[in-house]
Amino acid sequence: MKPYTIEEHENGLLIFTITRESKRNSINYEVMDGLVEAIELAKLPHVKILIITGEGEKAFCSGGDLSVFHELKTEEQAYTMLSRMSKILYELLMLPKPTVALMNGMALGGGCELATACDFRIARKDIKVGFVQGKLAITTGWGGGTILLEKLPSSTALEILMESSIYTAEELQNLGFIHYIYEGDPLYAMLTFIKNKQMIEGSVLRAYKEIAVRKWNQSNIRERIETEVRKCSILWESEAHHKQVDLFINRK
Ligand SMILES: CC[C@H](C(=O)O)C(=O)SCCNC(=O)CCNC(=O)[C@H](O)C(C)(C)COP(=O)(O)OP(=O)(O)OC[C@H]1O[C@@H](n2cnc3c(N)ncnc32)[C@H](O)[C@@H]1OP(=O)(O)O
Repeated sequence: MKPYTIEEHENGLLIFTITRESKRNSINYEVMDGLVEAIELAKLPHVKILIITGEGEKAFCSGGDLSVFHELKTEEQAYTMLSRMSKILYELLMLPKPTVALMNGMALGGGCELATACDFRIARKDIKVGFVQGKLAITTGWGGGTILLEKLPSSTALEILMESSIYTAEELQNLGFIHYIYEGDPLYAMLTFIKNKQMIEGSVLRAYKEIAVRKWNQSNIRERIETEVRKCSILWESEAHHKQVDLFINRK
């Protein structure tokens, strides 16, 4: 059983869902494979908008799967995993079509990086969201910090990253990270949010997204993401990081 689903809906909608609710939709290597598959499918001509979401109501995505990634001890071991996922988030960011993170529940760590790589973020009213990597004695390592600094004013992005705090959806809407807050049915909320965009020709949506893609490419975003990955890999090897991860793994 794959830990994700990819569903095509009418009007060119493609929905990728992480289906690991029992592990708070944390991202393991199989979920990474699913994201690659979904991004490739989204490139098909008939797909207009790509939605990324999580199963259930507890979590959108709780980040990297600590039960798997805590086995990674060295800089090079960390780099291999971080680099793989950073390339996926880069492809998601650069997809020349609108992408929406439908934040159906809590988003922590890499889950926030996944949401950040999407063009738009819509969130259920009561959820909590936090770039908590700092509390694990690392930085973002999938490119999410670099991309956040593209999408928010530097001081706002640095505050969110350096605080490593957990925010409410409303707080992050006020900071410009979340675009729309909903209550009730997530699919209805998502259809409401994209209603106007869906009526615009796909060629126009693509042309607008390509303006953003060109801007990011001209500012060497791929190289900047690679630098983030390299720096996170170095921090990963620290005793402070392994201690924090072990505290989570052995908490019960
Ligand atoms: C570059 C990205 C970066 C990296 O990969 O290094 C990261 O993303 S690091 C990971 C950052 N994420 C976290 O630190 C979140 C850790 N999880 C939690 O704080 C909580 O689980 C929470 C708040 C998400 C949910 O709390 P709740 O009380 O609702 O549930 P439990 O804590 O009992 O968890 C239920 C179940 O899910 C497993 N779980 C949750 N998060 C993860 C995770 N990130 N990786 C692996 N497994 C996770 C948890 O272990 C429980 O499993 P069980 O087998 O029932 O013990």
